[in-house]
Amino acid sequence: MRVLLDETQLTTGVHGLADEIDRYYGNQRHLTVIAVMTGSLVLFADLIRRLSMPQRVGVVQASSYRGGTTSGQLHVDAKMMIDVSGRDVLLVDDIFDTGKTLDRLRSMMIEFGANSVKTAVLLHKQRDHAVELRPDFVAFEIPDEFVVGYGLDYLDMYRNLPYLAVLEPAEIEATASEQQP
Ligand SMILES: O=P(O)(O)OC[C@H]1O[C@H](OP(=O)(O)OP(=O)(O)O)[C@H](O)[C@@H]1O
Ligand code: HPA
Repeated sequence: MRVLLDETQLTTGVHGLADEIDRYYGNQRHLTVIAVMTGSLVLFADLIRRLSMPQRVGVVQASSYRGGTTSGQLHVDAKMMIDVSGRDVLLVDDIFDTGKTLDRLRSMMIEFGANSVKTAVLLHKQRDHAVELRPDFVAFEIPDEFVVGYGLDYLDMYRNLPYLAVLEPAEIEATASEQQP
């Protein structure tokens, strides 16, 4: 495993991201902040506590990397989500890779009647994206490699790592065989 961003760098990046969002919205405007689960949970907990405005907080589940390192069919479960109708919504996710997840969720928020929708991510992968959307707020640009830690997983492992690391091909293989039921 090769560390890409250590704890100090992540903290600095998240603080910078919060400052940028604060500058955009100010500290008076009410914001509905939605965590894209599961990957954003560590970032989300750190980010919302740094934001200054009054917030309503909710979650939406989106999953498309079941069992692999490449994007597949996207499943969204919005049953647990709070009402976004007429609200200014900020979607928070860990990574923008193909972009399909945030693109779909942004459209859904608009369909649900959101007044405005912005997107914030910790990581923006430098690759060709599958959509025109680009995230509004980004903490880090990263190379096109499969990363884990700070919420990001492979086969639901590694989310608890306090740093962000590149998972080497041999580790991907080893984890896959270890995780066989
Ligand atoms: O830009 P994209 O190519 O759409 O990839 C980004 C999405 O992929 C990951 O979620 P995943 O589907 O792995 O589910 P998880 O959050 O439960 O890990 C990640 O947390 C983002 O939500
Ligand atoms: O690089 C990644 N790592 C973990 N999960 C992901 N989901 C999209 N890209 C990634």
